[in-house]
Amino acid sequence: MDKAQRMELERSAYDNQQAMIKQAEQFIIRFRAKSTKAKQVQSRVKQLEKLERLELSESERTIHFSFPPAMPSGRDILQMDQVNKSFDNKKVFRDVCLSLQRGDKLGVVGVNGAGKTTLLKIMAGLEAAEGDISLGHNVVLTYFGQHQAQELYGESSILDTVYHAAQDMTVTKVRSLLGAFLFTGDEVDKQVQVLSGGEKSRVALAKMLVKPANLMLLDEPTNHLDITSQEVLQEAMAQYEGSIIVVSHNRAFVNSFVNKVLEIRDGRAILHEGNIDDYLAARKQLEEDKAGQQKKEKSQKKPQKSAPVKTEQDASGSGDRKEDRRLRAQRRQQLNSQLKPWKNKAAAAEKQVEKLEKRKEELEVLMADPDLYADQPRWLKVSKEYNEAAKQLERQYAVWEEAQGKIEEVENES
Ligand SMILES: Nc1ncnc2c1ncn2[C@@H]1O[C@H](COP(=O)(O)OP(=O)(O)OP(=O)(O)O)[C@@H](O)[C@H]1O
Repeated sequence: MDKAQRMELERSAYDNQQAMIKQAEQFIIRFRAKSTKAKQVQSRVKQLEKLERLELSESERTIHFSFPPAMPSGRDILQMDQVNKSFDNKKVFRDVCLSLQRGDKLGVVGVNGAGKTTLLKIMAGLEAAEGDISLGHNVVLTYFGQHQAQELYGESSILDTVYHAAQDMTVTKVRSLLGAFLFTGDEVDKQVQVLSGGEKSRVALAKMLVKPANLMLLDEPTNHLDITSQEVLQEAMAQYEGSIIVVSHNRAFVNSFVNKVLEIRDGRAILHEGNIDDYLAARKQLEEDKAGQQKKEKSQKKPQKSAPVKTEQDASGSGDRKEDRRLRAQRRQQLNSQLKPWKNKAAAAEKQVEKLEKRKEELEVLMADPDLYADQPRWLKVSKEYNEAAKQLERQYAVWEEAQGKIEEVENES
């Protein structure tokens, strides 16, 4: 039996005992005053006294949560083409194009009011927009937004609400998840309608997480979670095999699991490879390059304080040619320094693509061998490596394409 199974068993035994204790206590309270039940009440009091109470060890008390498995989607999960959105006459964004693949975990960033929530709702089909938006084959989507809390049924208990949303989860597992979201013991029996706004929001999040899905859209999921619950969610997100699109101001949370960042800025959406740290470093670099460029341009425009006195030769035009040559060389240098990081990036991606394609081919040969299929553990190992290589290959292609696009952009501007 592995550790996870043992933990599940121990927790299940603990939960069963807790339920039995609760029943006995309720019986005692209810019939304490009834002489006809005195014998049964006494026997339960004794039973509770004699009971060897199970304890959860520290590690068992640490809550882990993993998502219920969902069938895998096709390779492409979401495609957006020239999507525009306006409210009344106010444009929120325009020409949003985005293509996400299975396993992508995307963080959406932007200043307040940039349109992050609106974009997520459009992706979830909850908000209309102009343009083409399509989900890939077999994509099963779930969405969590702040208004979900208002849609809970008030008369249901917390446990019932989440348990009914789950398809194949045991009560023990649901309780464990609720524990991760700060509802322990009897609290899970509270009716939803008596809960605070933050508590309702946590129930809505738990309800969403137990539904089997392969694409999760989450809008500010950590808003009402304490640090431990955030960590539980963060770990589960990192291990989740499906795709995630998340809007969150919580940088540490998002940074730990995203592999792409979509920045909404001035009505445009720009895709960056990597996590939030990578995105911020790239932006810093871009801003520094831009500032350096502006400084240079400014200094070129300024008349030279100690302009050399023109000689006859200068007047004949050869001095202007010299200056022209100097400026051209300077411009070339600027261009090269702008192009260099992108050229390096493209070259590195090309190398990776070559390596990954070779490995993928080797694995394909291996996988075509019927002997391998007969050896299930090896087959699983090889097919996992194959999927991973294919995923990485897609990423490297995207990096290469982005870098090539930038190179062309810079060259066309010059
Ligand atoms: N239903 C609506 N009617 C009119 N304007 C709206 C509507 N919903 C959003 N907006 C406007 O669209 C813009 C984008 O809002 P959105 O909530 O998507 O931004 P956000 O990036 O999620 O902001 P925050 O980070 O503050 O949550 C804002 O100017 C907002 O006022």
